[in-house]
Amino acid sequence: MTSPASGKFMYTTNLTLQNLYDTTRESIVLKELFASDPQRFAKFSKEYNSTYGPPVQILLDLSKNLITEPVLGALLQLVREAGVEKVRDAMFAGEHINTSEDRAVLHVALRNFTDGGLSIAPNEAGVNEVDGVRAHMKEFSEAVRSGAWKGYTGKPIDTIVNIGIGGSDLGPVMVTEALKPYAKRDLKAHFVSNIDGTHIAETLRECNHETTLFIIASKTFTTQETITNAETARSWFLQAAGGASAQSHIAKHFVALSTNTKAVTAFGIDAKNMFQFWDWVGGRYSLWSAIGLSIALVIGWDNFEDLLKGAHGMDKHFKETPLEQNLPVLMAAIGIWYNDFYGAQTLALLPYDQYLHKFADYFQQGDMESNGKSITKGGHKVDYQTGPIIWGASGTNGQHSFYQLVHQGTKLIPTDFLAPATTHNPIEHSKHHRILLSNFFAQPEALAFGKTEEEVRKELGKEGEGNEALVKSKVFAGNRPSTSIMFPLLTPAVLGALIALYEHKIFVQGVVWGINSFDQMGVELGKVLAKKILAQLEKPTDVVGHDSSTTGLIHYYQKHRKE
Ligand SMILES: O=P(O)(O)OC[C@H]1O[C@@H](O)[C@H](O)[C@@H](O)[C@@H]1O
Repeated sequence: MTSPASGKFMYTTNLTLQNLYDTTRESIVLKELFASDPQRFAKFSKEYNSTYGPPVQILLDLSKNLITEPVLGALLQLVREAGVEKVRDAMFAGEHINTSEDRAVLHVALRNFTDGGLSIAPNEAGVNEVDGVRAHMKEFSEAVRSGAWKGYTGKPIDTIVNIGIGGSDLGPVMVTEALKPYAKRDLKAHFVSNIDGTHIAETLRECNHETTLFIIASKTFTTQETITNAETARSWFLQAAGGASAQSHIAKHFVALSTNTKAVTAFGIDAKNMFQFWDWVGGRYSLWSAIGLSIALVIGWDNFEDLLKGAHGMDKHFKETPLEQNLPVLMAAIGIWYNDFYGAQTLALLPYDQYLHKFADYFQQGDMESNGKSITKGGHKVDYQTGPIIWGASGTNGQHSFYQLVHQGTKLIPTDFLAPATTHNPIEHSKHHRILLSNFFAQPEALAFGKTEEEVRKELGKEGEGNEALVKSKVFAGNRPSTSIMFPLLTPAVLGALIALYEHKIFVQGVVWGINSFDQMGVELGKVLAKKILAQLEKPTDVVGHDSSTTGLIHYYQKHRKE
């Protein structure tokens, strides 16, 4: 048998799984599986308890998935056969598993603490500088939060503006939203990402230049959106602070988070106001690095460190736990079952926690930029499905929009439901939370067990008689899969562990599919074309080298634009 190195999804276990799918799919009916096995929840749910850092408990209930013990056994065999354990250990050891860019993949080193016991790639350049950058971030964030760090007129900072995009934006946005209960409420935080001038313009309207700190977050420090927005912020600041003579005040109001010291200093930011990270930190894995500075500013250093420690606990679990008990491995295995055997196209992330309202947005980049690939590491075109489309919204909002399709549409939509047992806002004696959770429990139940025609007829009584269309439209076929994830409370450490859980799930799937989860060549072509087009926008005669559609669209813009 060949492996994905040839572009064929053909491990030996693949045949076993295909056979299981072909011969047992009809009998994988959740209603029957639960009825015939009172132990199903006990068998297919796992409790994670951190062995490192602040206490983290996570309950992962996989029992409402379309799996049986033989299926899960075979899926784990597939993971084993694909060599996931070896590649996982290679990642922790700092081997250059990002082969196309010849880089190590060491975001795990950013949340390693010397007593963590994982001895992560101590020899990779930069790994022994992690502690130093953390100390710098701690010192700086504490100075800003305490008011010791002053703006150029001697006033303390009351507003921060993180300017970044993609991985230099989504992580800080998602985490600061998720951990709002821990936020310093009198420090306003804005995140500017879009090149659309509206984003920076609306943000600057809310800022006082004397009390605002701009954090320019860019791994490469060449990203068009970020640099353009940063230049605009700098001009706005200089103008408000008295023109060119205010240049020296920039040091009090601009800091940079980057791997590119040369570009940072060329921009005018003092190297001592730069927080370093390294090329082995992928953008979508960078919230643990200096990119997390805005998080540390908002929630404070100790909470930021708890976030890292929660993730580190999950790293230990991923590295040290047998596959059968390994949460990220189990989630990855089940995702592969739907993706490659059932033909599911998507995965919906549905957190029943308003604080996690950016969770799906965050993992759209995390998952889709990692595993949205169709060429293997060996350079072959795959003949199987790779990464799913990630989408979702926080409960219960989604219930009133797209759940119709999830319950009764023609597509199979695997779903992950997430919820905390306790809310940070127990208003009305937690009445809201009880209602929220009743929905969190009900939706997976409804998806799994549905409602039969017989039940509908009984319920409708006379109304249903002679109205077959009504009866049929109220039937829920059921057998729609879901995973439920619960935790006691959304703390920084729990959030860290949850993010790391998903990161490692993505990792495992990427290894099984034989792709490089750590480059993102697919984002380049559009950027290059945009640069070429930017130079052609002035006059219709400049517009050359395009198809008639693109040319027509640019001509329309040229005709109708107003400066
Ligand atoms: O941090 P940088 O270098 O500005 O990059 C921002 C983003 O740029 C995008 O082009 C990449 O696809 C993302 O992976 C990255 O996070």
